Amino acid sequence: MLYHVRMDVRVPHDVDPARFEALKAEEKARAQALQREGKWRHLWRIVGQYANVSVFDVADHDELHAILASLPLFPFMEIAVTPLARHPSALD
Ligand SMILES: O=C(O)CC1=CCC(=O)O1
Repeated sequence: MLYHVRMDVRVPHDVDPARFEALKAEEKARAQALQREGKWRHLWRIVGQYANVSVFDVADHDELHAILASLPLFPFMEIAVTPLARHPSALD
């Protein structure tokens, strides 16, 4: 199943900058591993915002939830998920 996911990162004002940089590096490694596995199909920055839109290709809601909850920045993100269905006019 395909899912459109928007992630807005909310950086706490009192977070230790070094800890947050480490979490960002861990997030990048995890995101790139999931892209290599074919589960994180698209990852785009929303211009001017600390946010992204992504497309995940996973088995079901439970797998998506497990992936999102495993992300190092999960505690600092607001996440909106939209399940996608095939559009009848789509060519591919
Ligand atoms: O910077 C973001 O949008 C949060 C994020 C998701 C994957 C990643 O590497 O950073």
